[in-house]
Amino acid sequence: MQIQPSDLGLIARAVGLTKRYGTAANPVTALDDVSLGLRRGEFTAIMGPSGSGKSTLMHLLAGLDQATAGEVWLGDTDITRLSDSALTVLRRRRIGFVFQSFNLVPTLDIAGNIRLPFELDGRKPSGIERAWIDELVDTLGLRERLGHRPHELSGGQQQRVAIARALATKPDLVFADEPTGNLDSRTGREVLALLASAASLHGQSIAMVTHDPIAASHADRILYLSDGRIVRDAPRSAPEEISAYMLAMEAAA
Ligand SMILES: Nc1ncnc2c1ncn2[C@@H]1O[C@H](COP(=O)(O)OP(=O)(O)OP(=O)(O)O)[C@@H](O)[C@H]1O
Repeated sequence: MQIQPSDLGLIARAVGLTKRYGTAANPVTALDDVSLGLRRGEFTAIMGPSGSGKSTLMHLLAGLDQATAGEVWLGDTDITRLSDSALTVLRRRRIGFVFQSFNLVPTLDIAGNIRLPFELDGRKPSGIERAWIDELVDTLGLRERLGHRPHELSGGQQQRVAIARALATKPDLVFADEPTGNLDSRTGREVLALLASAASLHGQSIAMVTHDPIAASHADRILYLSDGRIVRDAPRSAPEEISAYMLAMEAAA
C-alpha cells in the first residue's frame, strides 16, 4: 500500500522543488531541489538572508507560482497537476494568506473584508464561525473599525485585518509573509500568540516568513534557507540563538 502524506500527519509536502528564473545563458536558481513536510498544527518560521528563496518557497507551496521541477502536495493532492480552476477552489477552501501588500478590497468595509473568504465560497459563516470571527476581531482590536474602509486604517491596522481574514475560515494552512512587519511590539506579540494558538488549539499549520528573530522564536520549528536550499531544520529556539545563526549565515554568504 502506498503511504499518503496525510497518513504521516503532513498537511503539505514539497518534493524536489526547484524554481529557476532568467534565461538558459543566465539562469537564477531561486529554489534548488527542496524537499520538506509541514505538519498538522505546526507553526513554522522560514528564515534566511535576502534573496535566499523564502518568498519563492512560500509562493510555490501555496500554488501561486509554478515550479520548474518537483511536486507540491496538499494532503493527498499533488497541486502541481491541478487545473487553474481546481487550484483556485482548493486555495480558497484550505489556504489563508497574510501578505505584505494586504490585498484588502478598498470598496468593502473591514467587516466585509474579513467575511470575504466566505462570500467567495458562496456561503455564510455558521454560528460557530461567527463566534470565532468575533474573537479574532476583539483580539486584534478591530471592533471599533468594522464599518471603516481600508484606506481609513493605518498600515498596522490593515495588517491585522488581513490576519483576521486569513484565519476566519480556519484554513488548514496559513502562509504569512512578515505578518508583524508593520506592527508595534505589543500588537506584534499578540499576533504571534494568535498564530501560535491557531496552530496549537485549532490544528492549523502556519508557515511564516520573517527576518525577525523574536517573531521566529514563537514558532515550533525554524527552517533556514540559503541560496535556495534548506540548510537547517531547527526546533523552537531562543531569539539570541536564531540571531547568532542568521549572523553566521550572512557572514558566510
Ligand atoms: N520574477 C523573478 N525573476 C527573476 N528572478 C527572481 C524573480 N523572483 C525572484 N527572483 C530571484 O530569486 C531569488 C530568490 O528570491 P526570493 O524573493 O524568493 O528571496 P527572499 O528570500 O524571499 O528574499 P527577501 O528576504 O529579500 O524578500 C533571488 O535571487 C531573486 O532575485
